[in-house]
Amino acid sequence: MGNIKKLDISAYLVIGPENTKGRPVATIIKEAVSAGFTCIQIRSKVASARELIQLTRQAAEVIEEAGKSDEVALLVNDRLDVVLAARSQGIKVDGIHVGQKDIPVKVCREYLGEDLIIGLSARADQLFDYIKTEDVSQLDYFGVGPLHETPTKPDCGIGEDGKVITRSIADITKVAELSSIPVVVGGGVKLADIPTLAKTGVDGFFVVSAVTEAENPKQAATNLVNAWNNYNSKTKTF
Ligand SMILES: Cc1ncc(COP(=O)(O)OP(=O)(O)O)c(N)n1
Ligand SMILES: Cc1ncsc1CCOP(=O)(O)O
Ligand SMILES: [Mg+2]
Repeated sequence: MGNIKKLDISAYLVIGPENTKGRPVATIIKEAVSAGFTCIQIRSKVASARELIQLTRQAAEVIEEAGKSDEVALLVNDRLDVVLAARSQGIKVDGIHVGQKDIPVKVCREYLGEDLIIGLSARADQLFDYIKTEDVSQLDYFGVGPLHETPTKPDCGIGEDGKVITRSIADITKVAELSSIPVVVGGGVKLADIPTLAKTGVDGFFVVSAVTEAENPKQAATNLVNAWNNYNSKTKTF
């Protein structure tokens, strides 16, 4: 797992410059980490490779300043090239999150080696069969969603018929039971969802707007982490 002692995806922030209402990405990451967020993903569909490397550098710096480099994982969305470039510049980035249409997991693993983290978005359709049968040997966790339709990613959960499939709490509970690797759930997740989500047996929640668009991101992050910790009844170990 590289420098990360144990991957913790219980409170997972996904963030890019298009999500922050003009506020610096690094400031919001700093606030989320100090509130207890355990995993950070740099995700931007508009930033250039150089900008993504710079955002990753700043994120690694604020995690280090908080003294949490060996416990808070820093991942990059989609961009294997950015992960490799950042690492070659000495930036402490811990892995990548890819989806079904991105660079295949096998290729990511070849380039990143055994120790880095690779997360994969689960297929939207035939989710249960997929979770049961997919080869997870190269994977560290599944991202599953959306819990609700979300303007942050309107195409999240689109099935082959073009319709968005949202996930019920019963679906999520079943995914937690079926999966042999950790599961993190996101897509429209807000504070009010956390008590129910925390009891499903999944390993965590991921959010963008609940923190990045909040008037007070630090308070919003604190409330989410506290709610998760108060209601999480998970005892499953991997
Ligand atoms: C933790 C987590 N889960 C799912 C996603 C979605 O990834 P993907 O399906 O590749 O979509 P984009 O984020 O690339 O638009 C994620 N980013 N993080
Ligand atoms: C990146 C991503 N992947 C699946 S849904 C999503 C966006 C979630 O954003 P929000 O938490 O604002 O609904
Ligand atoms: Mg992707």
